[in-house]
Amino acid sequence: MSLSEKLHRSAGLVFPALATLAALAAAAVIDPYLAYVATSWVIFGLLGLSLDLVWGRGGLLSLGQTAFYGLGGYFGSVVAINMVTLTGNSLIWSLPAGAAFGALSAALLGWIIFFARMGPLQATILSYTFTLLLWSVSQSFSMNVGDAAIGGDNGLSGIPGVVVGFGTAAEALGPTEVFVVAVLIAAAAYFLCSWLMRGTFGRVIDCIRIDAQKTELLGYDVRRYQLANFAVAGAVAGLAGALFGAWANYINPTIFSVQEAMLVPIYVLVGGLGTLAGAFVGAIVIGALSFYLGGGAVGGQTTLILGVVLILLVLFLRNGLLGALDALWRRTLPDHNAAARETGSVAIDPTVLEGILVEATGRAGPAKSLATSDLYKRFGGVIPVDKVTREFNPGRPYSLIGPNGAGKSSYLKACAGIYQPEAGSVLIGGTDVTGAAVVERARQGMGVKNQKPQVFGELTVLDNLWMAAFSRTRDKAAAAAISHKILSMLGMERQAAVQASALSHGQQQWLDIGMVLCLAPRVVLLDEPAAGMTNEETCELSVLVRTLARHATAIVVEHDMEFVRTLEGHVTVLHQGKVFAEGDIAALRGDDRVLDIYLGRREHV
Ligand SMILES: Nc1ncnc2c1ncn2[C@@H]1O[C@H](COP(=O)(O)OP(=O)(O)OP(=O)(O)O)[C@@H](O)[C@H]1O
Repeated sequence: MSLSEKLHRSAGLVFPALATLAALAAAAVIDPYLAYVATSWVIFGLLGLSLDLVWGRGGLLSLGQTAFYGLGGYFGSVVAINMVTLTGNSLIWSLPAGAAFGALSAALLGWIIFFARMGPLQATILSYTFTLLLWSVSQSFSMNVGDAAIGGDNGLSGIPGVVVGFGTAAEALGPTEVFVVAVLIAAAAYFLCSWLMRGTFGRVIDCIRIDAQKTELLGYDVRRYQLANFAVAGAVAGLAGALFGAWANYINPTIFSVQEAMLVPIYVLVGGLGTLAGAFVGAIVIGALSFYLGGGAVGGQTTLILGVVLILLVLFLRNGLLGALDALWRRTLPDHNAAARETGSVAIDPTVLEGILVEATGRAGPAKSLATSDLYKRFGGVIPVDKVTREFNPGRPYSLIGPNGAGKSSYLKACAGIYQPEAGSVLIGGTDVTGAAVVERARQGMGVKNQKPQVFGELTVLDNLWMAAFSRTRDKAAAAAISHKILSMLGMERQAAVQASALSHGQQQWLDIGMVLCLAPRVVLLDEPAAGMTNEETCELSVLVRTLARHATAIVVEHDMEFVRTLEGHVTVLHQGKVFAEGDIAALRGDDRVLDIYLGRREHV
């Protein structure tokens, strides 16, 4: 890896560290009023960071970050007012209190959003409603908590500023020192979040943003990860709110206003969605433009400036400032995606595959059967799965065939838990999983490849395999060893560093199949795996499926009759959601009734 590539990889650490040092150095020269105003930009940057975690990384546009910010601000400030009289210091109590309250309120709202499985639009609207609700309630909410007096519309005043030391020795800091403290707190929060998002947690969050269903099919508990990310972001917002209280010495309900809520996404978009550091860049750019051109920190022209900045952004810099810089930098780096075009034909070595499958059995236990009893699924008037009772065991592969719309994919999805059946049952290795979530079935050993290849396009080929292997092993080194083995078995070593989105459809099919193998599945469901493959590749796939079926229960949905023939397995014909015929492919091919349903005739049906 070249020096430029190494620097690019660590840019999210190196440049923010340099920016922190620059801000600290600037504190020595800027005038106190600018330091005072710039502190608010740093606080808004923290708020933007909180949104970028859930939106840029998690994929959910939350308009509730100002709610957690406001709640953290109020709660932290109430704690500050009371603790300052006891200890002489306030910030060291208010910051953790604000962060904890922000995290808790985010966890509560997140629980409703994620466990009710809300769609992204619903979640955005709910988070916005939550902010409006707080805005409305806080207007008339009056309460005395110890020395703190929350006075509805009048807000909460008398919030202690930033002091150093304790008791009578505590000294209030001036605007420049407060700026330094704010920069240090923001830097600490940024590097912590950055560390979290660079690790396995962040990788899973990225996968969820790209394809939540696939992430769950790999065995990751998507809702828990989403909830944890939302709570972390709530903590960052609450921290920002408590810092704001100490900076302004005053908080009122405008903190929950529509204008505040809409500013945060703008900071993130201007800086660069998903970059984390961009939130600070956006807040500083917007803040500085308002300050220098718009008539002061909260100048009257701020809205006009925001409008112009947004229009320019949409027209010229869709990925924000950092996004644009990143794109320019990437142009100078070696193009690993070029390797996607070096298509060597796949050659599955049955001995190597056998070794991998034996090892998988060693790790995951013996193959499991799959059984459905009277499985029934309907969509309005369409019944794609109509009381299907079948049992599948390891040994020979099973093929499900039938004309378009026969219900083959729906049956697999009902087995995988993607569709919840209205009646009947699904058993994996004798365990009833009918009501179990997708992730639970994955943990029972089910590996699923849906009709359309599902790969994480923004991740490299090797990382896609690693994510699957890690889900099963929860051990980084073991996951690396397994993913390398499967990569080499698929003959895709040269594509290891290629982004999955750059692969051809056929290569994505192989990668998706590779990911399923990384799971060491005990039951495998493959929906049209041969689609988009060359004839040679289809032959290799046949070798793979036949070998796999000796170590796990393997069920394949396929239209390619020649492929089905080479599988030499048991064939089930589905028609209108029901099992129509069964047997081996030669007999079924000669069956006039089967021909009729394919040709849409009624002669023998
Ligand atoms: N999520 C859904 N909502 C509504 N209808 C659905 C849904 N999924 C499947 N269907 C309907 O169920 C029927 C069976 O579809 P399914 O995709 O299972 O058939 P298939 O045999 O796999 O077809 P193909 O070979 O074309 O993929 C179709 O009429 C389809 O429109």
